Amino acid sequence: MSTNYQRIVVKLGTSVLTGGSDRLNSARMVELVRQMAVLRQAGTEVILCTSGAMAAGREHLGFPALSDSMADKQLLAAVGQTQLIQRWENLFQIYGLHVGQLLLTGADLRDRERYLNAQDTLNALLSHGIIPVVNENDAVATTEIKVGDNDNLSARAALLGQADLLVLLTDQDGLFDADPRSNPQAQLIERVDAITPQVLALAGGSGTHLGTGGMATKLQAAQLAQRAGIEVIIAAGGRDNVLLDAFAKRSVGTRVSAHANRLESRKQWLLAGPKARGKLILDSGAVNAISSQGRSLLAKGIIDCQGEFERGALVALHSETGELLAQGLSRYNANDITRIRGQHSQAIGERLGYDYGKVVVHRNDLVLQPVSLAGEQK
Ligand SMILES: Nc1ncnc2c1ncn2[C@@H]1O[C@H](COP(=O)(O)OP(=O)(O)O)[C@@H](O)[C@H]1O
Ligand SMILES: N[C@@H](CCC(=O)OP(=O)(O)O)C(=O)O
Repeated sequence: MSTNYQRIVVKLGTSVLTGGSDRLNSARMVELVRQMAVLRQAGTEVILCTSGAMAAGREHLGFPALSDSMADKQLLAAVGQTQLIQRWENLFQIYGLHVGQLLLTGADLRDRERYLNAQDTLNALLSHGIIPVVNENDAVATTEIKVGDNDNLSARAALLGQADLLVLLTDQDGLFDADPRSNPQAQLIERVDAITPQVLALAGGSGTHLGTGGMATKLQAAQLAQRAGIEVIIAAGGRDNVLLDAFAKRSVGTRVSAHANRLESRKQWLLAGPKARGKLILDSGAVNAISSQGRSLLAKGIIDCQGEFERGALVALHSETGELLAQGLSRYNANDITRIRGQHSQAIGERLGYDYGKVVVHRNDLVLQPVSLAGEQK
């Protein structure tokens, strides 16, 4: 089995782990562990992103009558996560492997220092042959700090771990041209190269009560991974040898091709969605230079600078009509930009009495926004 995948992330949705029932399905889990162990023994590093904490909590507590509130979901996840991680440890032990648990929130991934810490832990686990098992830290994650769904979390884990392949396993064979749950005639799409608004529009919501996001979040995850140069496969977790087939590039599910150029690691962190400290409003020339020509942002194209920020801060670049175009690291602080906006690069030194170079946001420090789901809030 020789392919060029060195490191893969396997995401298992609640739908896969329960096999559509209201309990974790041990037979299903052991079969997937067997396949991950085969890959591990062949030298591939495997990161598991597992859902199912809430389902496990509900099962462990004997299906209590709880509300849909955040607090009750957090209760289920807090109880269930211990059950879930024990299950994974016991199953991987059959193959002489240990697991290490990484519970993350969106806030951990947006903060540069915490991101690098999590990356170190991930690498340390992998270098000792331990399987990192990642889930959202649901018990403490409020709406503001959450990633929110494990599809997006797994794509972020793939960026964090600089993986080559992300396999999203679910209860359908892949992406269909309509939700197969309500359209039995729907056709499987075997390959996606560009995740256009038309492709995003095919995706519907979750099929299970405890799952989150459905196909829409899988496509968001695929889009993020694709932009970072990571291939994605969306396939059915219950299909025989699904992981081994995906790994060996045999035809399975929907394969989303990776963009050719892998982003360097700082840009990968920018894709994790850190919070911008300020906002720059660009004129149409700058919008074009950034969005279509892959150029750096010059002071000349900046109409307005909003917010207080230091040199090196992350800023959001917007068009005059308010569209978010990109995020990038600013080489000048907010006061400086207010003084040099609209000016030619040669005038920067004159205006400020010093200069840090002619660009305000260098193209190497900038990532463009992807196309978004219809109606999604930015
Ligand atoms: N175009 C589509 N193709 C395939 N599945 C879709 C599509 N649109 C919506 N879905 C739904 O997405 C569900 C899988 O997402 P979800 O329930 O969140 O599973 P998981 O727990 O694996 O993340 C499927 O059961 C299906 O009903
Ligand atoms: N973190 C949650 C799962 C969230 C989630 O995205 O679920 P799913 O759509 O089944 O992958 C849990 O462990 O229950």
